Amino acid sequence: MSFQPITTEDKARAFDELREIKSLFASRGWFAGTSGNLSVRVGDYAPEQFHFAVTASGKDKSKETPEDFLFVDQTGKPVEATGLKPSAETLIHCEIYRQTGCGAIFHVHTVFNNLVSERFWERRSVPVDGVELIKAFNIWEEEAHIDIPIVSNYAEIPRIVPEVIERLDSRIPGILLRKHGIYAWGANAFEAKRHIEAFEFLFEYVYRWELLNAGVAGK
Ligand SMILES: CSC[C@@H](O)[C@@H](O)C(=O)COP(=O)(O)O
Ligand SMILES: [Zn+2]
Repeated sequence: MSFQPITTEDKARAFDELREIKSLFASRGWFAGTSGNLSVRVGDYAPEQFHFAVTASGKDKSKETPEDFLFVDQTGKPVEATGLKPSAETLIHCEIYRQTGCGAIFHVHTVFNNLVSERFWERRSVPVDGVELIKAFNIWEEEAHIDIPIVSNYAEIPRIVPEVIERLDSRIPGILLRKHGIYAWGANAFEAKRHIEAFEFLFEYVYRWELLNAGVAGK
């Protein structure tokens, strides 16, 4: 396959998409303490060769600056001269692109995604039963049951990658890192946004449902 060079317009579009999502998610408090990262793939794709725009590491993601994003290749290395460091979790993005061929990946830390990842850690997945928003994942069965995978949260990111590969479920466009956050992806930024919003809705639902049942059981 011959790869077309990425145009200036492609790059500008990717940065615009990331800027818009970053500002929206920041307004929801989804980037507490510089946490979270975002990426959008650009140009042609083969599992062994692709490029994506990713958030720079350690930035206050509620602020807009000229140094918020950079381009990297399939190994997570910057493709242009830059003083910026890609997200510390870029290798997870690389692997999700490689495994799924998706077009955008968003990662956020929220209290609900952290709580449910710990509540269901022993079963290594969060069960969700029959909630309408499961349809956001293009799962249209009535009373669908899904299990959202949870993997270990090692300090060294390369150690997390094999578990991510092992636990990816082609039906479920997301994976939880234990007491860390969610990675959600989609064919493009629009779909990845729909997916991460649906996951966060479901995590809050599961959390409240567990609490409600604990309260009833305690009476
Ligand atoms: C500051 S806590 C969050 C980080 O450890 C990490 O998990 C994270 O999501 C953000 O890292 P970053 O390198 O800015 O992409
Ligand atoms: Zn993180």
